[in-house]
Amino acid sequence: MNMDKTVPVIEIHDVCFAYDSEEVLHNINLRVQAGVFAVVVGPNGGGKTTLLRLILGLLTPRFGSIAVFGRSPAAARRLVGYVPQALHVDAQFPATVLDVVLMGRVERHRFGPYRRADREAAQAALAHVGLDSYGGRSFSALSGGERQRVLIAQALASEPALLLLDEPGANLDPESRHRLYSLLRDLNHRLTIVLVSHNLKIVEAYASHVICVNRTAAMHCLDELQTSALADGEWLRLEHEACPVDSAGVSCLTPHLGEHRES
Ligand SMILES: Nc1ncnc2c1ncn2[C@@H]1O[C@H](COP(=O)(O)OP(=O)(O)OP(=O)(O)O)[C@@H](O)[C@H]1O
Repeated sequence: MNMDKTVPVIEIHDVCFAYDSEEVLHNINLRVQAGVFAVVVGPNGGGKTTLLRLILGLLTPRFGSIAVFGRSPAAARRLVGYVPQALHVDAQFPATVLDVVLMGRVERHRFGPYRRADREAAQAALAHVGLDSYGGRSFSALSGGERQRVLIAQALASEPALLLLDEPGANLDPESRHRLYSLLRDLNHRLTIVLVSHNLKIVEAYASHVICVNRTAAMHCLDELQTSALADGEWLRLEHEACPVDSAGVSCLTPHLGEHRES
């Protein structure tokens, strides 16, 4: 698939979405250009995961349109790597690390046995996340941080141009989290990255943009924002008075601590 670099990676126009009668996302307009490292922030239930699932084509908007690399999300699926919330991955899955990473090739290669090119791509993806010697290990025997890196390798094995991650640092200790985000920063030299995080430190340290989501959404370049530490020093607050998500009367950046959240 040839890609025109002037075409936005993600372009969302007037999108509304509801699971049932209640709208979860209303009138979303976003444009993400190539090379962006965007962190999606907002309160629990604000619609962050729903937004990622719409971009992936797993959900369909009720109104509006979504283009990924200028195509429908379904048509662009091969160019998008997705790392779901760790909570949604069965850690007891009886497979080797290489098996898990090879699943990232399924979109490219739906029928028949994996080919040599698939194995080479999977091995290269493992090397990229620093786990080259882990291919034969049992996935279920890995630590949380190692599993998270394997899931990133799985997404990389599909050779994506856009990487979507849902709270990749949740449940990791500070050192593993730092390693993970350093890896993502390296990957951002060749990939566009959009990730959900409740940790606003990530925004300040790694992001080029922040996308505030709370039923509606607004995207800001980090240069527009001022960051300031909250009293406990653990969380940062982003000052962005012009944010329509904020001015709707709900603070899109209120930290919501939960047991599985990054801290
Ligand atoms: N499959 C579903 N069916 C019905 N409602 C859903 C479904 N998935 C999510 N919702 C609802 O949609 C809203 C947005 O959920 P979503 O998971 O997108 O929020 P989020 O911002 O990612 O939240 P969190 O920070 O807690 O992960 C919530 O009210 C949630 O209960």
